[in-house]
Amino acid sequence: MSNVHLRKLSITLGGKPIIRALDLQVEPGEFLVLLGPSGCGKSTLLHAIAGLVDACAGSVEIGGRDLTLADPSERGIGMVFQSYALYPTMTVRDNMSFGLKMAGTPKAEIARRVERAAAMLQLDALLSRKPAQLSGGQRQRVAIGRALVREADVFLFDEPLSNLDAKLRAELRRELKLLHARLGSTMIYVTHDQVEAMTLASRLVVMRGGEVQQVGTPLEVYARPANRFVAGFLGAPAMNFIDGGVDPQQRFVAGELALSLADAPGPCTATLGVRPEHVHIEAGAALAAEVTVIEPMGNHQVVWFACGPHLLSAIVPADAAYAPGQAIRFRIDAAHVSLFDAEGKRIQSAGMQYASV
Ligand SMILES: Nc1ncnc2c1ncn2[C@@H]1O[C@H](COP(=O)(O)OP(=O)(O)OP(=O)(O)O)[C@@H](O)[C@H]1O
Repeated sequence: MSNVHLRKLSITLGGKPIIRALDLQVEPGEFLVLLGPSGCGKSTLLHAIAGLVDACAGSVEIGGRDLTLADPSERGIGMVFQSYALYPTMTVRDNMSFGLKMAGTPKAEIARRVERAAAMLQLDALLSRKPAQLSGGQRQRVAIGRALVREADVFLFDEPLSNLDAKLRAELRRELKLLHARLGSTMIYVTHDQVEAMTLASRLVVMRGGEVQQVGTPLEVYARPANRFVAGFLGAPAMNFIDGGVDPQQRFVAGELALSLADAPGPCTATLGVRPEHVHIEAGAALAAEVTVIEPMGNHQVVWFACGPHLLSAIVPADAAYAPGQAIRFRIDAAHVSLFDAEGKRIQSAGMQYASV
């Protein structure tokens, strides 16, 4: 187990700054997930940790050693990429052994490591097959196995599941979680899939434009997003946003819509953010609206409705009966809202959250 410490790391590619003075501390044994939209620099950051791209400023420390200028082979890392890139003419065993053979590892040691990794990944029965005789999920397991046999202190994963269908992705996701629990190694995992990020991460790093937007446990980041970008990026359906302001009576007001908050900041322009699970459709509630669209999801439904100019969503039970055009009443759970300022930054007030009164 090793820690990874990035200090003021900057990376420029083709004359374009991709990562800007990024600081990040990854604790030993942690499963850290880098999440962000396409092009935000996640892979570049991972490649810099692996030594596949050069830093133009700052440093990369692994296990307490400054390895900013070290070769990839000297960094003690195992890496799994999105495309499995297995050697098609080699068996699974040979694919998994190849790197160790090239590094001059003794035969008996290679056999021990391959068997251990194969057992962990349920590949024992497939060791003499060729890649063409494997399913996509099995191939990706071999690719993971190839990294595991290195018995590295730090594993880097670059969207390893994105080529798989949804069912396999969910299965391998659970296997990776178990694997991490068993190995206890430090893992850094890049994805743009928020379900993967939420379910795998011990801590989540949300990136945008080469910069870190927020670092925290998945629940912290979900419940208390640092800004509007993070708030909108995590969660499906997305968080509802309502532009308005806080008045002197500590109410959030947007046209007809008013919500009393206990520990709101002073009067200011603000955007209220509320997740659909904290919007409650109830007879007798204070606010009136009209249903526009209903999306059944099997185990729940998403009801979209218009309240003046605002189009909002709420999660309701699967068996609740609503119809487009129906007049409803709703309330917003003020204990679970976020307020963002004009620049989109979360407005923190005494209790972090804004209890209802
Ligand atoms: N060799 C290169 N030369 C110039 N620009 C590059 C190079 N490699 C990547 N980039 C640019 O760097 C930015 C970040 O790319 P990167 O692959 O790190 O993003 P990402 O967040 O991993 O995205 P994705 O999820 O699409 O892989 C992109 O704008 C990309 O076009």
